[in-house]
Amino acid sequence: MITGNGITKTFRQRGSVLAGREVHALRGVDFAIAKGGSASFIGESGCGKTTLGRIIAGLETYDAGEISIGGTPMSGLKPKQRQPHFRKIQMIHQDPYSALNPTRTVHQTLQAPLALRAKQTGRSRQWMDERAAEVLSLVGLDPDTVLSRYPHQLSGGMRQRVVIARALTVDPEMLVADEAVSMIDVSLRLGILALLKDLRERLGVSVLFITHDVATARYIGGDSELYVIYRGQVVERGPVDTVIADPVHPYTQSLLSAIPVLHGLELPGEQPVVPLASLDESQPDTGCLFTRRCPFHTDRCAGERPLLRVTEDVPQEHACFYPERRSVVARPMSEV
Ligand SMILES: Nc1ncnc2c1ncn2[C@@H]1O[C@H](COP(=O)(O)OP(=O)(O)OP(=O)(O)O)[C@@H](O)[C@H]1O
Repeated sequence: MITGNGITKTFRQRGSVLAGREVHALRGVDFAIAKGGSASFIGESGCGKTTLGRIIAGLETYDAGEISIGGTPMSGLKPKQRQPHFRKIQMIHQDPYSALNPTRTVHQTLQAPLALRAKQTGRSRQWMDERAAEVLSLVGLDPDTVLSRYPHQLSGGMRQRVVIARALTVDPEMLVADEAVSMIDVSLRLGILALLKDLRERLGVSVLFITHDVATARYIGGDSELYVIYRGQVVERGPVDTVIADPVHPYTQSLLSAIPVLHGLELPGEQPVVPLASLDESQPDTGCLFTRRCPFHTDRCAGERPLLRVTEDVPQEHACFYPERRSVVARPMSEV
C-alpha cells in the first residue's frame, strides 16, 4: 500500500519575467493505492499530476505531508534509507526514445540494473541473461530478435515495451505510467495499455496512470480509482466507472465533455466553462479554485474552499458545495 497525506508542493519560478512567482503545484493531496491496485490521476496540463507522480516515485521533493510505502513513513528516513523503498516504484515516461540510451543495445540496457541486483543478491551472469529474456517475454518481445538491437531499430511501441521490461528488472511493486502512450503511434497505444493491465493481473504490480485523456482512464476501468485534479487539488475521487458515468463536480463534467461546442450551439441546459488559459493566475486564490471558471458558482464558492468529502446521495468524494448532475460544455478559446 502506498499512501500520501496532505502532499503539498510549491515551485518558485525562475527567469526574468516570472521570477519569484509561486506555483502551487499540489495543495494538500491525499491518496491511497493498494498493493496490486490501480489508480488514475487525470486533469488538464499544469494541474500537478506529473509532479505528484514524480513525488510518489521519489524523483521530486515535497514541502509538506507524508508519503508512506508499505506502512513506512518516508519523512523519518535518511535519503539513503528511502532509496530501496522508492526503487519499488518505477516510472514509465511518455517518451520512450529519450528514456533509452541510443548507444546501448537492449541487452546492455537491461544488464545495467540486473548487474546491480546480481551483485546485491550474489546471483550469476547466467541468471542475468535468463532474467533479461524473461522480462522481455513478459512485455511481449522476442528476446532473440530484440536483444541485439539499438533503440532506433525498434518501433515506438517496442521501445516503450523495453522501458517497461527495464522497470520490471527490479521487481517493482508499482509502475507509474506518465502519459505512457501519448507519444506512441495511435495503432500501438491499446497494446501498451493492455500490457500494463495484463502485468497488473499476472504479476500483481500496482499501476498508476497519469493522463489528461479520459479514454485511457476509462480503458483501465473496473476497480480503478480516479482522482480528478484541478490546480493542485483533488476535486473528485471515486471508482473510475462511477465518476465517468456520473460526475458531480463541474470541472469533471467539463473534462468529460471537452468537445469544443460553438457558442450559441449548446444544447438546451448546457453551460459553457471558461478555458483555463484565460485565467489571470496572479489573482489571489480564495474560496473554490474553480470559481472563476464555473458557470454555477455562488458567493459561498468565492469565499470558502470546499474540501473533498462524501455527502448524502453522492457516493464519490467531491470538493463542491453543489454536487449535481449537469450538462457542461467546454467553450472554445475564440469565444472568450
Ligand atoms: N521544476 C519546476 N519548476 C517550476 N515550476 C514547475 C516545475 N515543475 C512543474 N512546475 C509547475 O507546476 C505546475 C504543475 O506541473 P505538472 O507538470 O505537475 O502538471 P501536469 O498536470 O503534469 O501538466 P502536463 O500534463 O503539461 O505535464 C505547472 O504550473 C508547472 O509549470
